[in-house]
Amino acid sequence: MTAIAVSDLFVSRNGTEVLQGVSFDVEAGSVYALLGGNGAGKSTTLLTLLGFLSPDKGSASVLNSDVTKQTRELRKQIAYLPEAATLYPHLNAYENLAYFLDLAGKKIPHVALDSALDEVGLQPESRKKHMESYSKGMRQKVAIALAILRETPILLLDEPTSGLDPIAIDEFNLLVRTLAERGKTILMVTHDVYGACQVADRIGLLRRGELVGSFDAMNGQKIDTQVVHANFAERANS
Ligand SMILES: Nc1ncnc2c1ncn2[C@@H]1O[C@H](COP(=O)(O)OP(=O)(O)OP(=O)(O)O)[C@@H](O)[C@H]1O
Repeated sequence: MTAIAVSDLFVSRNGTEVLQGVSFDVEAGSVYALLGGNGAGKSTTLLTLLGFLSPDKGSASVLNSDVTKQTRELRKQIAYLPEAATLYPHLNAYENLAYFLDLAGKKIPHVALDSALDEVGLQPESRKKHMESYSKGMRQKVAIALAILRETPILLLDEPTSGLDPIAIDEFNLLVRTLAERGKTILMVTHDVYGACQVADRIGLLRRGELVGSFDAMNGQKIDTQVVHANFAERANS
């Protein structure tokens, strides 16, 4: 089943056409990595799926709902992690989770907060500390815990591993795979070819607003990263 469908999408920003006929599908329960250099249009694609930018032409749908009609129902299905997770620095992890879950109309028992934080691997001793003392990796974990607790089937991740150290990247990628195996559909945009190969089922290459290639990453297990890297470099620079 297709969870995210993007078809011949054209999107302009400030009068400049940024996306120029982008088409791709993301299968339910899979990880799709959209790779591309700076300014390729990766974030623009996510912002369009979130309904913040309107297509000039073409269409995009999430769970069969047109993204230009962002109903409350559709918003409930999508968790979005911007590059810098937007949580309150002066609240601790529990307080942040409780606050945002309350906004989402969910009352979740404390024990469930702990099991989500266990699942994402946030150390128990950090959970009562204000998040201003957290590293980026720790903030990402809380943001993913929030998505788990909101039970959104769709996750949109913008450069989720940029600025993380290699161990945190591996941990994050493992978590993304686990979530996909549990049925979540994940679209992540990234510059990180190696990470995309590790985590994605399918990879799309975006260059100056056009999708110039796509690969099956065979569940992130067997793909030859050097081949993708070479392809990416060649196509991104051509
Ligand atoms: N707020 C904005 N207003 C106008 N144009 C913008 C805005 N943000 C981005 N753009 C332009 O849209 C194009 C695509 O930007 P986008 O942020 O989607 O690229 P990206 O692939 O996510 O890049 P990066 O990897 O640098 O984040 C760029 O040419 C950029 O200058």
